[in-house]
Amino acid sequence: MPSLAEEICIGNLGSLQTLPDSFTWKLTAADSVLPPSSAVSFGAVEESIPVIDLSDSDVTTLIGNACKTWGAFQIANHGISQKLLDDIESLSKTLFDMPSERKLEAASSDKGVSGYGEPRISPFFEKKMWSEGFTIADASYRNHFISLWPHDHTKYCGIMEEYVDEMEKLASKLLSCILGSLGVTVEDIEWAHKLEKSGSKVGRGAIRLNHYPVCPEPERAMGLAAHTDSTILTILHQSNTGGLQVFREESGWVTVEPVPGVLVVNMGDLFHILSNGKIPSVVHRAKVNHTRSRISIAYLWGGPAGEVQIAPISKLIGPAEPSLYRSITWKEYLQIKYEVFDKALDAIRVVNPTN
Ligand SMILES: C=C1C[C@]23C[C@H]1CC[C@H]2[C@@]12CCC[C@@](C)(C(=O)O1)[C@H]2[C@@H]3C(=O)O
Ligand SMILES: O=C(O)CCC(=O)C(=O)O
Ligand SMILES: [Fe+2]
Repeated sequence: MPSLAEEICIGNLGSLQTLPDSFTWKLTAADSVLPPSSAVSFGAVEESIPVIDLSDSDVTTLIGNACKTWGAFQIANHGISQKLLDDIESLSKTLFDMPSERKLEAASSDKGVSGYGEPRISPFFEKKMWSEGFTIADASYRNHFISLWPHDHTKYCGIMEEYVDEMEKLASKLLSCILGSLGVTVEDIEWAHKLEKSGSKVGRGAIRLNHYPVCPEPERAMGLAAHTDSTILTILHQSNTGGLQVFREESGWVTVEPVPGVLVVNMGDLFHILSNGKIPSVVHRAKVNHTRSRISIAYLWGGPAGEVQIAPISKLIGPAEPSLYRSITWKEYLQIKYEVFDKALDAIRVVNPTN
């Protein structure tokens, strides 16, 4: 008879009645969420990241403040239709509802490329995460979709294409606003200017569909461990079950409660580099739930495709503010990230910055 450990497969976590040892995290007091009152007594003005209306005349200031305070914000009036959000969520549900064997047929052959599997950050943690997911990083997802949905793949590929197109447009709109809050424009970054002129058709992004099944002991489990995204920015759609938490020194872990139709924006490591550390990437994680499963869909935007170098914006550096990071391509950054994980930004930091 196979041992219990051998039977556990991320494809059917939701059916387990007890939390296996390999999924039991040793969480400390610092890992828990403080009640709102103590967050306030620590001096946090807002209890969680703000919801910003993209049509607000003050949008640049609001986004700038949220980025500096939290490294994240939520957006309403973003122009993505509710139908498309519902479609991508139900695509994800249909996929994760399949039997484990079917999902494994679409397993990614290599970590980080398209396909079904554990989060890419898994090897950096001793314990396993209570989640499964599907990554779309290149066109090879189409073959997986054909195997998952022999009859309906055209429909599902169509939804995915539309979602990526809409996310690309939204990402470049957000970039302009965030740059504006730093007093620079898209023209100050050669690659971003080119992207804008081309209608952002040559940018590079990935999608991660995340599923967090119901969990018998959510307090001792972790859906997706603390990390920063290796992106310029990430646009996240979360289903109506909460679980996302962002970390802030002054407040500790803060839950981002889902608001229907609202999207979450996380600033990533590449924007940390672009802004020369002025807007740090946000540490975040996903917790799980005892009674409700949860879906999230992340659009991870890496900015320019190919060999384009990302470097601190020259207008943001000067004699008093030397450039803190060397330039790097997205591909190279991902390689470093998956060697040294949370030390990746340190690894590309200039040792003795001079100007
Ligand atoms: C293009 C990317 C960005 C990746 C790696 C690769 C494909 C999958 C992305 C994610 C998605 C889930 C969280 C994360 C931390 C993970 O484990 O896989 C992300 C990671 C990163 O932002 O570093
Ligand atoms: O599920 C979530 O809320 C977080 C997902 C996430 O951080 C990611 O996909 O990068
Ligand atoms: Fe993330």
